[in-house]
Amino acid sequence: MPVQRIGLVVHQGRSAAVAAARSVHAWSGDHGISCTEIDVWAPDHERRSGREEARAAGDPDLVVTLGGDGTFLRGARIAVKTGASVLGVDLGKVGFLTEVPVGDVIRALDAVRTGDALVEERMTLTMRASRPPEIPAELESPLCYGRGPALPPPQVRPTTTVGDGWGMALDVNALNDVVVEKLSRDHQVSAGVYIAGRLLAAYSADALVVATPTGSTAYCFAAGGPVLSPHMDAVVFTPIAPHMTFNRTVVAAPDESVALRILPHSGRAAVSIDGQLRGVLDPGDWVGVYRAPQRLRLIRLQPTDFYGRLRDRFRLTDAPATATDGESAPFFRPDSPVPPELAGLRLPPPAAAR
Ligand SMILES: NC(=O)c1ccc[n+]([C@@H]2O[C@H](COP(=O)([O-])OP(=O)(O)OC[C@H]3O[C@@H](n4cnc5c(N)ncnc54)[C@H](O)[C@@H]3O)[C@@H](O)[C@H]2O)c1
Ligand SMILES: Nc1ncnc2c1ncn2[C@@H]1O[C@H](COP(=O)(O)OP(=O)(O)OP(=O)(O)O)[C@@H](O)[C@H]1O
Repeated sequence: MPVQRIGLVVHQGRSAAVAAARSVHAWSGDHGISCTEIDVWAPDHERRSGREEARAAGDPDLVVTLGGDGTFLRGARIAVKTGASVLGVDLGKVGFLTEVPVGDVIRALDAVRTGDALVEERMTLTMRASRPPEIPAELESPLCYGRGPALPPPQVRPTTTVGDGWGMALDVNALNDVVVEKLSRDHQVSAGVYIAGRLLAAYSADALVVATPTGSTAYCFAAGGPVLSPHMDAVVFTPIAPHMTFNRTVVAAPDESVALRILPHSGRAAVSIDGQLRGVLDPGDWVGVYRAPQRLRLIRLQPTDFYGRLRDRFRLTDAPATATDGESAPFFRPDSPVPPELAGLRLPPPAAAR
């Protein structure tokens, strides 16, 4: 994969990330590759849409993130707009999305340059809304407290036709989730939830989450939702603290939309995309969330071991009663050739290659 321009997203609050950024700049200089810092999180820095950010950095073909999952999501927002790949360097607390330990950053850049890295694609979500989202000025600082300045609201796609009843197509891509949550502590969000255009139920809840399989291990997971393999496509709906008996997650097919219409007596609701506040909804407003045509390209040094990562990063513990059985042996991967009827399965590498 040829790399000509790198966009670098750095968690400036972490000294190891700042030091790693110096190494990436030096490596880029050594190879005649431009390297520009993007999505700089400083109070006086102009916050741009993902597309504007990519353009200002000369449309990078590789985005390198140095931080945790939040920093990775900031890079993903920009990369998905130009089809750039993202290399996530793990300098965070959980690091579920980031792939490469900081000690391997130069090896990973070399692998990308020589074409030895793998690219894995992930589904993203996009949305339509009844009107262009806005963040009222008086709400921006309390809502963004501790998270840096807000991003601009999503732009309306230029191809949108107005007044045909299909709402405004927004230029957004969520790798994790779109969250509609109550704005004031004491007033829940009430919304009609429609899946594939049919009313599922009217909810009154703290928040309503529409997630990708990648996002199933984020907010949805904290709300008791299922874990979905990131290799699949699906649209996952999870209510947060719904005041009703039906509180289950619904996993919809990838060609089914999830729409939320804010009911007349609801409190106002904030819309966040991958954890970033992007708009405020009033009663009567609606958003429809569905699979985006754009997919995010992730750089991998080897095929993702998603379930190993789940066990490792979430510190899954085995049942106490199994402790006397010792460490479970690896399954389904002797060194001998794969039987033909298993050839279509995703398998771990042979023991000798691990
Ligand atoms: N109660 C919750 O767990 C909760 C509440 C609000 C938002 N979130 C999630 O936070 C995400 C934004 O992440 P952030 O780091 O900017 O904010 P954050 O720092 O509040 O992150 C919340 C936690 O989720 C982890 N995380 C993020 N994406 C993940 C994923 N796909 N799989 C597993 N873990 C993941 C992060 O490492 C962090 O520990 C949102 O997309 C939303 O899903 C979670
Ligand atoms: N570029 C930055 N400059 C300064 N502070 C930052 C920057 N990025 C993040 N922070 C600070 O770090 C906090 C955590 O940010 P965020 O959750 O996005 O980090 P992260 O990359 O997910 O890493 P972690 O896994 O440690 O949470 C923010 O609330 C903010 O205070």
